[in-house]
Amino acid sequence: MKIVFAISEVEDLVKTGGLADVGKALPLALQAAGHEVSIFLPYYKTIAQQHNLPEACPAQTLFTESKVYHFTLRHMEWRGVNVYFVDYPEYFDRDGLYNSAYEAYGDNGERFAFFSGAVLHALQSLNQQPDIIHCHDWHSAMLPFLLKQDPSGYFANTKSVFTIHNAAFQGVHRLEDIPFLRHHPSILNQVHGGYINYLQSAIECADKITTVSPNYATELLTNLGSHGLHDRLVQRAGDLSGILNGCDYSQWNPMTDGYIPAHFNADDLSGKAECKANLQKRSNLPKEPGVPVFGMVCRLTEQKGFGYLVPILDRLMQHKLQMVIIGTGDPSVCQDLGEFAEQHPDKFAFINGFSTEHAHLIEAGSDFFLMPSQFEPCGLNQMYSLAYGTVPIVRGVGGLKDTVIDAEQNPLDATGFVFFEPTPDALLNCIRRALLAYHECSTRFREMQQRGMGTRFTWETAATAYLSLYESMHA
Ligand SMILES: Nc1ncnc2c1ncn2[C@@H]1O[C@H](COP(=O)(O)OP(=O)(O)O[C@H]2O[C@H](CO)[C@@H](O)[C@H](O)[C@H]2O)[C@@H](O)[C@H]1O
Repeated sequence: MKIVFAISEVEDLVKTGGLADVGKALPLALQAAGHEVSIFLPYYKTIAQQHNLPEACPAQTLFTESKVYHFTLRHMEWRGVNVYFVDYPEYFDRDGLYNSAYEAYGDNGERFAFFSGAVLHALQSLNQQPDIIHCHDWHSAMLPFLLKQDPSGYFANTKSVFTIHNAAFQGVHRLEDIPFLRHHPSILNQVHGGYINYLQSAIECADKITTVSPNYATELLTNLGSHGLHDRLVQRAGDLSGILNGCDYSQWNPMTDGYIPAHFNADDLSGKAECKANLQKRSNLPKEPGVPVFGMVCRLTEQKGFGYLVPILDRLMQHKLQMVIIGTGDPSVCQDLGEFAEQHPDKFAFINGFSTEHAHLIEAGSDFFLMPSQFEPCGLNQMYSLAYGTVPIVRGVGGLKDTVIDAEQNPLDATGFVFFEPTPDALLNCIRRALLAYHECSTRFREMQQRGMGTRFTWETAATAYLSLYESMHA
């Protein structure tokens, strides 16, 4: 099949979060399965600074009634996949992808509506008629609408798939602020009270909707878990499915990981002990092999459960443990964690930054990994943790519920610790259960680590599920 990805992040090229992991691994898995995949990305400043890319075709011009857009389409062959970049400096030559200093750019609606339209325009210039255009999150969420309303008939055999990686980010923008869509002849159906909700538009217009775990798909159909989109999602329930993300074991493998100081496997964890010592050293924590280290790597947002974690930090520090957190995001979470690190330099380290190398070291050197998320469409770090013998402590929501088996509920198959109540105390009790297992039952703890290391969530499995969905649309 000919498959096009319209996406805003691809790991190795540009990344702020988990979307990028999928933007890399899924196209590569589809390509490896024998299909022709191309990826369309905005030509962000960070990409332009690193790669001086040639033009893929003559200069592009896109007309709308409000504005004429002259843009360049650039091309790179990357791991056997054609990647095309929409180069429009006015919108993408900026320091941030979506925001500057945690404040969203005021014209994000216009920037990404244009990106979606530019992808369709560029496909015609390239003479490509894909079987599937696969869009991801609000950034390319207007593409299914534009595709459906395309008057040219050029895309008559092209179907759209829209994947929800995070339904909390919906992209709600005032029509008045979106020159690209303002005069579109069919736009008024998408406008409610003067605003367009991009995610809602994709839910209504895409041929199929997927999300990144079966459990999050179920949650999206409930009032509580749908982030306000319950009615629309229920209407499309027959076209909605959950396909679990995979773990890229070529990147996340403790036997080969190039970022960590020592390698290890399930039979010999001595290299993990070395990684732990190195992590403690780099985090300015005392080198104490018997003290459990709790790691966390994430965007600093409410979603990731800081509302449960921050209130119990004082009580946690009464236990014999260490904690290392790396993340960027919400300034108030940064401030809380930074102040706490200053007060507890022997037990708590906080790195306010984005570092892939450090993320790998935390995965390898920690004993436990914390993901107490409010909600979690899939979650990737719990899969990475399992692969590294780092026992995940998670809230049983979304994909976390699909991937971690709790020690108490299912002792024989256990791979981690799961709590459900959305409260700080529930998290504290869960961490205490984990501490007990670590200190008092080292055999059980070791078995849990080994079981996790043997668990496999492959991208091949995910790609097979996406392919059968794509094929069903052309049957
Ligand atoms: N400071 C930092 N330094 C280095 N690396 C960092 C980092 N902060 C985050 N990362 C990395 O970014 C990725 C985060 O992935 P997640 O799936 O946990 O989160 P995210 O919420 O961004 O993604 C959304 O999309 C993904 C993909 O579908 C879903 O799994 C998820 O549930 C959904 O919220 C991981 O690879 C992690 O290591």
